[in-house]
Amino acid sequence: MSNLITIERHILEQQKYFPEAHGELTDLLTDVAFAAKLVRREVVRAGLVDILGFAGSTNVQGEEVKKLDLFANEKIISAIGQHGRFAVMGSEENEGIIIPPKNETGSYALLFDPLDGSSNIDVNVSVGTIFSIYRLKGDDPCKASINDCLQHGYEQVAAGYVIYGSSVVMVYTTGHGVHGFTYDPTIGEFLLSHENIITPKSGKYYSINEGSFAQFNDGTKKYLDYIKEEDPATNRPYSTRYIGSLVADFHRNLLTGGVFVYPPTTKHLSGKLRLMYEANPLAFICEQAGGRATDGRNRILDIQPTSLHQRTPLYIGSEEDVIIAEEFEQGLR
Ligand SMILES: O=P(O)(O)OC[C@H]1O[C@](O)(COP(=O)(O)O)[C@@H](O)[C@@H]1O
Ligand SMILES: [Mg+2]
Ligand SMILES: [Mg+2]
Repeated sequence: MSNLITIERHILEQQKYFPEAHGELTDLLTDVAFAAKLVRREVVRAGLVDILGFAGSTNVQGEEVKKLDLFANEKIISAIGQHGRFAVMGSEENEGIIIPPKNETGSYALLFDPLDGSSNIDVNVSVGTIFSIYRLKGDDPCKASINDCLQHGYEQVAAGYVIYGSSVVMVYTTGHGVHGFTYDPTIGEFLLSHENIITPKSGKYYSINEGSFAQFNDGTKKYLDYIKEEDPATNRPYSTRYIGSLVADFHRNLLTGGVFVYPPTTKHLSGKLRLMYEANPLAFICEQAGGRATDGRNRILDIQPTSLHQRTPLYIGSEEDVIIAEEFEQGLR
């Protein structure tokens, strides 16, 4: 595998799978990679520029917004919206849909979490950006609406994420495998570093915020007892790993094997994470890599969306590990 394949070149080669797209999907993904470079530029020098701390406002989720959340949001909307390829967008940081400046030519909808892992921004722990792309339902971009955003996850034409960590990595899928690219700042390019990622059928890590133990239901509590029991035959006990940035916890488990669980809690009865720009894109990637993603019962990609910011429980990662966690959630174990 040559390390000299840029993400733009790789995306171009994926075009063979989309003869009807006339290269537009290529341009879209290239726009996303460009926006990621702009966000990365601020993230890597966050302590030196006035981008740490709270912005003094709350978002539609009722969360206090960080300056970097707003910066990333603004950069993605302007860097991508200016090209007129998206007719409509949905962001974690905007209550309603966004109609980009030149949407009249767009044939796609973009949903995104501009900055994932906001609680880790100020303390130099990995954060990320997550995105999901759909083809418009109708032919007239000027009539693009929320309906073009609220499509089943299995309708995604592309999805991906960027991690801003010790290195900056962008991972994406168009439904033809999962591929990772590492940013080389000496040449300003994302270069192929992880081709055709396949996640192990089971792993050795479990990721869950045990600080919320008192809010968990019996199924989740029993699962935690099970995963910590001593039994070498089933690779137990698993080691706990919880960064608190979904994109980073997911990426680790994708490469090494393991399971991430954000269950329903008494505080978040339908889970905390958002279906449209967190669960759906990661579920598409996870399944493409041979993993599994459910809400404890249903396949994430089959969930019928009803609102832009709806939440869902999330059980995602290595297939066998996710199935075990589900069985406890369903009271089958
Ligand atoms: O602190 P908690 O309840 O474990 O929640 C952590 C989760 O919340 C998130 O930070 C939510 O995402 P945002 O940072 O984009 O709002 C996830 O990245 C992470 O997995
Ligand atoms: Mg997030
Ligand atoms: Mg976010």
